[in-house]
Amino acid sequence: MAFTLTDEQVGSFRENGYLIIRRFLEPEEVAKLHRVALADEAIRKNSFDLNDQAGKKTKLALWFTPGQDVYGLLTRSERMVDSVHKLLDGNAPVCHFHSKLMQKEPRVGGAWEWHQDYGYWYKNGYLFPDQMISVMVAITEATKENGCLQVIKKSHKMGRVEHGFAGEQVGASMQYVEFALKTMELVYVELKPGDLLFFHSNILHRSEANLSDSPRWSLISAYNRQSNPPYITDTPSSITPLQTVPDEALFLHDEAGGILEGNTDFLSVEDAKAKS
Ligand SMILES: O=C(O)CCC(=O)C(=O)O
Ligand SMILES: [Fe+2]
Repeated sequence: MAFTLTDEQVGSFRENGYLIIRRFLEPEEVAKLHRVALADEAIRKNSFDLNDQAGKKTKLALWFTPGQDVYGLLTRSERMVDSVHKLLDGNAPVCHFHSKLMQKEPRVGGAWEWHQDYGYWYKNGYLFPDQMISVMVAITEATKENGCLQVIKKSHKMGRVEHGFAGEQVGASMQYVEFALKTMELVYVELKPGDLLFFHSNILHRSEANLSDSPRWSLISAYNRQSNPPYITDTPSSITPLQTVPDEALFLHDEAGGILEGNTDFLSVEDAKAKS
């Protein structure tokens, strides 16, 4: 039976602003993603460091259009796109805004300040936060010790909170974060490899530095509906309907090709530096 979200799961996402799916990927599938992440030349060449306020670094690679590689096949898979379609407001086709391979290394992996993803995306001129979502897939285990994601349950109901600069990152107003923490529950999202987290674009989240001996690698993909164009920036991927692929494609794909450089529109290391 193909994977499909139940009404109860959709209801839980609407109420809490996030939804965890255990074993969204089979162990074989996530092992494949991990091997490619470690070995792929295009990922290595296109990865850059982002500093947190304490100078600890998270390495990441970001691309816009999903391709034929294992990451592209995951982000375009029917189980993924159908789930996103159920969770987003509206009916227009689902589009892929961007994906990021987050590589939070032992002892050096930096923190992320409290923020809403829509806190950034609003500045690109996207009007509708309910038509935007982030999806985290754990490539390695994410625990409290290695700096897993933390969310403030139901905080998406606050709407957009003011954001300003916090070091090289953009963070939410700490005054409002403190009000939120007084009112709602803080949840540590611990994930095993292959587990997935859907989270609303307005949920407040952060992560602490990775002070442990184990890496914390994850893929974070952001989706948008075609009916929600950015009026300020030019991001064609975010309004181009996705070509879905069958769920088996990831399992069947020969990983040796990796991510083809030249075919994948990575955010360049130079552009990333210019923005930060
Ligand atoms: O992976 C993390 O620790 C958080 C990253 C995040 O929230 C983001 O990139 O927007
Ligand atoms: Fe985020």
